[in-house]
Amino acid sequence: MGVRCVAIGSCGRGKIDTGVVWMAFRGCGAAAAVLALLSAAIALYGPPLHAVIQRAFSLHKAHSTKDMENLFQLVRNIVPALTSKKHKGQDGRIGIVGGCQEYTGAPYFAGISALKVGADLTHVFCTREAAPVIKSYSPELIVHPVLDSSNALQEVEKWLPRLHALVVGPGLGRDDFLLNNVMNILEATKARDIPIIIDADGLWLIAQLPALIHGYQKAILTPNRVEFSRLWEAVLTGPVDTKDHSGSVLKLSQALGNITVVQKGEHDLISDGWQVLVCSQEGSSRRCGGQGDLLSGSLGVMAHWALLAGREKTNGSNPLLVAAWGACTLTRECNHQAFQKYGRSTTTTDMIAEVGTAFSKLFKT
Ligand SMILES: NC(=O)C1=CN([C@@H]2O[C@H](COP(=O)(O)OP(=O)(O)OC[C@H]3O[C@@H](n4cnc5c(N)ncnc54)[C@H](O)[C@@H]3O)[C@@H](O)[C@H]2O)[C@@H](O)CC1
Ligand SMILES: Nc1ncnc2c1ncn2[C@@H]1O[C@H](COP(=O)(O)OP(=O)(O)OP(=O)(O)O)[C@@H](O)[C@H]1O
Ligand SMILES: [Mg+2]
Repeated sequence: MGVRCVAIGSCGRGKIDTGVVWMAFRGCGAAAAVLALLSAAIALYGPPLHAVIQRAFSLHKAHSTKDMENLFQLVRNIVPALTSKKHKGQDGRIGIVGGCQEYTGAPYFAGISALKVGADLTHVFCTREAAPVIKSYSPELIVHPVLDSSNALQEVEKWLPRLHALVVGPGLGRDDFLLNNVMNILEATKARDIPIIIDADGLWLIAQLPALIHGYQKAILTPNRVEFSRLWEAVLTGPVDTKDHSGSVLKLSQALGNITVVQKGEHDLISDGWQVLVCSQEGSSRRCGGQGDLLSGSLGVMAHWALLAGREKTNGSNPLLVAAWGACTLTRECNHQAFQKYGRSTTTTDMIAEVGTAFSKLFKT
């Protein structure tokens, strides 16, 4: 049965809001009628029934043009206006935790992407020896060589009150001492209710200690396929269902306490354990390293914008789902545009140079 459906938004009890629940059924006759009734019931009776139905019928792709246009509009709604009344920092102060001896490119890519998307300030917290290297890539990043010091937590905590979001993991490495410091930083960040995006080696840490992030509603995990499997093995039994990608991402999010999970791949699947959004924006076949860092940095700033805008601006939808869909769409469009110019030689630096035009094309209001 070819049921394709995307639901986005939460539903007030006893009130159907067609603006927040979209369903697209294709080629499934009587079964569609049954599902249509169930959809109406979802709208009437709210999230608990919603969850049950979603578990019973795993969600698939949203392809209708109207669904897509609605999603684009929700992203546009969260983008803050550029006005002369604002002060530096208001549109985003984003922290990146990562950067070690081996990996200096990843935290740079994440940090510069956050700035190019529209953050005002980016702080990179990295190891002592990585810092001069990262600084030399860009004068625009503020770089703190603190992550491998014995007082790393205190050093980062000085800045936490000023940060709007923290991206943890790009180029972090897997040294036990560093990971222990990051564990403490994560606890302190949660205590301040700051949104946290976790990628790369940050996901390695979460796979060792899922309780660190379980149930934290302002967390977004951005695993690639391999990182997804590691997380799955940490919190679920049996192999990942490779025939039901949407069902798998939904289950992983639920097993982690309904935190937002973005599974990157040919199509990006985004779930908070209630809904699954699909991002199929055209990219290219070029898979150079660093694209995930562009995504995590962009998502840092968009998560902040989305939470600031709130559900009012996202038509009742989970703001983090909207932010994640926006960041995935942007990353893929950057890839597409760069590939048009450079083909096989496209690198992440070329993609980052496209952020401005890609953003205007997709989200300019
Ligand atoms: N220039 C840089 O400094 C870069 C550093 N990076 C950092 O490198 C560190 C290790 O990251 P890795 O991504 O290598 O993580 P892992 O060491 O966990 O390796 C994952 C492996 O899975 C492979 N893989 C990814 N997607 C796959 C798929 N769909 N199917 C099959 N295999 C797949 C990758 O090629 C990689 O070899 C992280 O700290 C990361 O941030 C990367 O972000 C790339 C750029
Ligand atoms: N097969 C694919 N086709 C199109 N886009 C893809 C494909 N795989 C990944 N992407 C896109 O590339 C971006 C980064 O995903 P990717 O899987 O490369 O992350 P990653 O492995 O963590 O990258 P990194 O090298 O930065 O660690 C995502 O926005 C995703 O949509
Ligand atoms: Mg990665």
